[in-house]
Amino acid sequence: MAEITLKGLAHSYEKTPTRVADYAIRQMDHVWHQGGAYALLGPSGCGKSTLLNIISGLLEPSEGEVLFDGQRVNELPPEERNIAQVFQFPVIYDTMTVFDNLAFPLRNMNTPEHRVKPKVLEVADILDLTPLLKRKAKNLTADEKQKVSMGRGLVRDDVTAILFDEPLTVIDPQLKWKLRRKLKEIHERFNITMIYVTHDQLEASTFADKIAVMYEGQVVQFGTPRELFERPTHTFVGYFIGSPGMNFMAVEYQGDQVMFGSQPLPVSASLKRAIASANASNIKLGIRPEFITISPHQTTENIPIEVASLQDLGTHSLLTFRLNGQPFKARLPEGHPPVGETAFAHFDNAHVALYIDEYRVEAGHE
Ligand SMILES: Nc1ncnc2c1ncn2[C@@H]1O[C@H](COP(=O)(O)OP(=O)(O)OP(=O)(O)O)[C@@H](O)[C@H]1O
Repeated sequence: MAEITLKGLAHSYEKTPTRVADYAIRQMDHVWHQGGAYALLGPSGCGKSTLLNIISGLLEPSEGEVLFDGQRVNELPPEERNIAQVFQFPVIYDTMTVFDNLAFPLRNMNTPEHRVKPKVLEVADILDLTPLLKRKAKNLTADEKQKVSMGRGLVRDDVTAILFDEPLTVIDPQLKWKLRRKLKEIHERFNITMIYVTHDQLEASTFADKIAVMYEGQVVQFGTPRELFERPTHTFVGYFIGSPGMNFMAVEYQGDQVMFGSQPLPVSASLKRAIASANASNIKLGIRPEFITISPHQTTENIPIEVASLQDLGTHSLLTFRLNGQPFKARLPEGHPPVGETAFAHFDNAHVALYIDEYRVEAGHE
């Protein structure tokens, strides 16, 4: 069993880091609970692999602690951490058979041969590798090889967590969903903590119960896929999650109005109060494309927009428009009437979120 705690963790690849930007991982505290199916999601370079390598012990953090069930493991080498890591590219021995590859971690720990065979057969069965057991690994396809890599993590009874670093990168798109489902099955069957690194939100939300979104070396939100969509706590999460992401407007309070450039916005009274009393210059409003409605008629609740393009996506259309010179996206339901040159946008106030210095602030709705 392992609950993995990261305490005051930070890492810099520089010998003498001086600026925040010198850190691949910026000061963070985080807990991965025992048995969870987690994803670590973020863009290239945000620090995902660095964080995984710190957890598995391939990399020693420059600051802070890694605790397994409350015990500091910073000094423990990877082989003593009971953690398996599956990389982008399969790590297997090409000249060995699939059986011997799967048996390798057990034999390496001097497990008696009568216990090796049943375990290998069990894991091969779960991963649909039984018909391939006698084949040399070099003759396998990329997805079969990656399944063998995963199997090598699963055969060990002492493994309490498996870390997957973009494991489906080399897999054909049509096989990806199959392997993802397999991983989910394995998670349900074994009581293992799984952390799955990806930059693909679909992969993250189909695999994980909870997703940690990383941005510039920090976990900016840890939540269910639904929470990330409905209540992004950081502007980056709003922008990164969703297809397309959230629209943002930099606003200011001027003469009893909330202004987006020269455009007054008809926001709720509570939002107006929150903006009026915010002691900050970086104030943004966020709204998802799903909560913007478009009308050909002006009311007191909507604002004039400049229509740029309309894209038919089958189940819905995506309208691109400009407001105050900035592009916005609105998702229009199937069967929406055509949008003419004169159009007005209504932002559903219940779904307009306030961000101060990039973090969400609750303003209430009235
Ligand atoms: N060995 C290294 N030496 C120096 N800098 C490194 C090293 N490995 C990573 N970095 C830097 O640390 C930062 C985080 O990189 P990391 O590989 O952890 O990100 P990532 O989110 O996994 O990206 P990707 O998805 O592209 O692998 C990046 O700025 C990267 O250039």
